[in-house]
Amino acid sequence: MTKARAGLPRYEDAVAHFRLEDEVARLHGDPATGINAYVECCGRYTGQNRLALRAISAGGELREFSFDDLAGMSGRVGTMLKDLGVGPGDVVAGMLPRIPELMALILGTWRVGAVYQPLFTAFGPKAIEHRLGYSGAKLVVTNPANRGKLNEVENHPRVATILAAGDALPEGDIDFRAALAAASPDCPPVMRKGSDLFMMMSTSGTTGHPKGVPVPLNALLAFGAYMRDAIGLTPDDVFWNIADPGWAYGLYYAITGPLQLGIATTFYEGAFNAKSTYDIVERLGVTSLAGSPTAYRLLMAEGAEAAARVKGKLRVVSSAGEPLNPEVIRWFDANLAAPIHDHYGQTENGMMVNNHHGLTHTVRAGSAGFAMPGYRMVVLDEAGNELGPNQPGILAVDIDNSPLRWFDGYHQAETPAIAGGYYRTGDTVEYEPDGSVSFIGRADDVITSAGYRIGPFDVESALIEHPAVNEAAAVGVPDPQRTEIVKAFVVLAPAYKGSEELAEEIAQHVKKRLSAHAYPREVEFVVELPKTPSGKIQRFLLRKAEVEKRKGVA
Ligand SMILES: CC(C)(COP(=O)(O)OP(=O)(O)OC[C@H]1O[C@@H](n2cnc3c(N)ncnc32)[C@H](O)[C@@H]1OP(=O)(O)O)[C@@H](O)C(=O)NCCC(=O)NCCSC(=O)CC(=O)O
Repeated sequence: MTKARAGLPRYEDAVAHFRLEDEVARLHGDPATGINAYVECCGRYTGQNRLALRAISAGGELREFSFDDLAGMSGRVGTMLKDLGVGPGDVVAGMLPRIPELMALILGTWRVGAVYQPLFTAFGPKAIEHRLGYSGAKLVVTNPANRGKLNEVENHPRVATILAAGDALPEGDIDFRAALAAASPDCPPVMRKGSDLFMMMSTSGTTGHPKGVPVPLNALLAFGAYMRDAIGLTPDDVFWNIADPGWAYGLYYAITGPLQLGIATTFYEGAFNAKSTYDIVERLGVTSLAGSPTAYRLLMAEGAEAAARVKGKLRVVSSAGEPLNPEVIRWFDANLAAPIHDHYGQTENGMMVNNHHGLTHTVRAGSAGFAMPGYRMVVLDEAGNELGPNQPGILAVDIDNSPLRWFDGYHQAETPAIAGGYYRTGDTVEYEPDGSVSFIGRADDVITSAGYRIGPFDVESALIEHPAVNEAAAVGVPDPQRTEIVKAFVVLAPAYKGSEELAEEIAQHVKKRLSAHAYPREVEFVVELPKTPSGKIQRFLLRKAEVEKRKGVA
């Protein structure tokens, strides 16, 4: 049985729990020795015959890699990068599915002290161009399935392509596999400071295009703490986080977190579906599963019979990206005999509030849990005053009293979320007297769909590129499967007439240009958009009307 924890966990709890001060000193980088993310996630586990990666191809073939294997592969990548002139602080982008080469690329980039930038494979040219533009990446590594999109990206950097048998090398590209075969696996890690970067992420807000989120090496401390305290990972676990490493959830907690603890992770190259997920859980004997509520709702929809063959096999299940419905919790308990816990985080700062598997406390259905030890989470009113229990406000991090927090602001962009000693998450919550946090909704126009954070401005910019679109507004509307879906309200150019075909054409335009996960699943043609006297589109009015309309239907 779990026992109740009084109040929010404090800094002292964190210190007692995992010798925080020792780790801070080590990970912030002893000036004499420094730190390197490759060493933390791989180098220090070599020579122990230890499993690091189970990789299942799209066709179902399982290959296993030890930390020694990854050391050799990433050493070759590191040598190749050095030969190409990539050095400490330079950015290397990867646009790859979950294949072993992705792991080698990430670790190899870190090994030479460079910064890894993920490009989600569902991105279209517009999303890619923006991200490569602000990061100034020196190299993109991709595969033939994604290579074509770069032809529509202006001023993209040099490309290394992973060819399969029979593929022709695009002109000017580096043949990744051939370059690796010719490179030495010996590549001494370049030691860095804790404040130096090792990842460049991106995330969406209400205004403007997605912003870069620089991740310093000392964030490793927080990632490791999450794996230990919230996922509760042990060396006996078979761990699989199904999230894509093109985003924070996958890169922080499917790759960095487990490897940092010396525990193997799992890659499945194929697209998500419920059947293959159950197959893999059964085949590998997965004991600790992580993913988003949309994935879990799809597992539920597959029915009790499909679940029965892995019932009792999963020790713990962790959920993040969207709020977890109590119905999913009950279904997992009844049909999988597995405790599923909701965790809350952001690309900025990673996980911050969790129903920890590795710490004892009461789990209240509908709650995101308790502040992670090492974070002091507070609820603020609009004026920035801390609120007490049961008062809705903005969830925020108390910067000075949160030794694990690491986000210092967006890359070359204003960060109004950081002010007055707090980082404001933009999510509206309230907390119970016991300190457990309940999620209420976003305080801004950011859309959460299937666990992805989608910026309305980005979708609108792609919409108005279509010749039929004069004006557009994108909002998140409630959806039982994906939490929200993107809905576009479109004012057509005078020469066009609304039709189902045109709506589909416009949706597909966004899917191809921007991203396969961020396109509007509904398009409605309207005569005008609600606006303030100064001409700003009032998305909240559109969203409110949709919520009311859908309530009426239900
Ligand atoms: C639950 C899911 C497994 C369900 O997968 P599905 O395949 O059904 O759907 P999806 O949402 O991934 O994809 C939406 C559409 O994009 C397509 N699609 C997906 N991946 C693709 C790819 N690599 N290439 C081309 N198309 C792709 C799908 O086919 C689908 O098309 P069609 O519509 O035609 O069927 C997935 O949505 C998921 O993993 N969600 C969690 C996301 C996550 O990790 N969130 C946390 C980090 S986000 C984060 O950290 C963001 C931030 O802070 O900014």
